Amino acid sequence: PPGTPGCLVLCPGAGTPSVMLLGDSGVGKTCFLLQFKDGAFLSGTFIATVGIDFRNKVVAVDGVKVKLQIWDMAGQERFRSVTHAYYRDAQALLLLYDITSKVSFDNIRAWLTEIHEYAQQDVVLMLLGNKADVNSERMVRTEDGASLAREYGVPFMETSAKTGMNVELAFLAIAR
Ligand SMILES: Nc1nc2c(ncn2[C@@H]2O[C@H](COP(=O)(O)OP(=O)(O)OP(=O)(O)O)[C@@H](O)[C@H]2O)c(=O)[nH]1
Repeated sequence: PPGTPGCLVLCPGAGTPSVMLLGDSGVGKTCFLLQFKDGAFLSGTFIATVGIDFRNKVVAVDGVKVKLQIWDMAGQERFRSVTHAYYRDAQALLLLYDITSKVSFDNIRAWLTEIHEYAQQDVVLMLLGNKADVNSERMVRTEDGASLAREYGVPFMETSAKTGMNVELAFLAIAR
């Protein structure tokens, strides 16, 4: 509810709440956003986000309509200096890794260090293990994701931008 620390519901005087998607290039940030926005999955060629992209979506949180502005940040290292400047404007961050990529999981600690350096102190943060639909190529166990999240005191869930599993739930959890 409004007034709660870290709350994203349109509090008086607050601008459009903004959510940022972070994580290595290829973990599925753009697909995650498109699945949430349009309920569709873009398969096939991977087109890396250049710089920053954003979309708006209105969601109903406990019967209250909330407009979320969602920023899709390029995961590639070369865009990092651009994306840093946006961290402080975000009220919530969804940090993604790919459960089929150990590297993307190992890099989560570095992402968290960056977040602590650049984001607002009271930012709402959630860790997401994406691509949970491809269990056959899994490289990161669910328990490992959960224990890393516990270590940093952040909520965690596995998601799939392909099937839509937990996508809406993740946005609703941070919007609440
Ligand atoms: N099977 C499966 N594939 C996915 C999923 N999410 C994304 N992909 C695929 O992974 C690739 C990368 O997805 P993107 O959404 O473009 O990745 P990104 O994190 O936005 O990458 P950058 O824009 O470079 O930061 C694409 O080929 C997608 O089709 C998922 O949940 N399941």
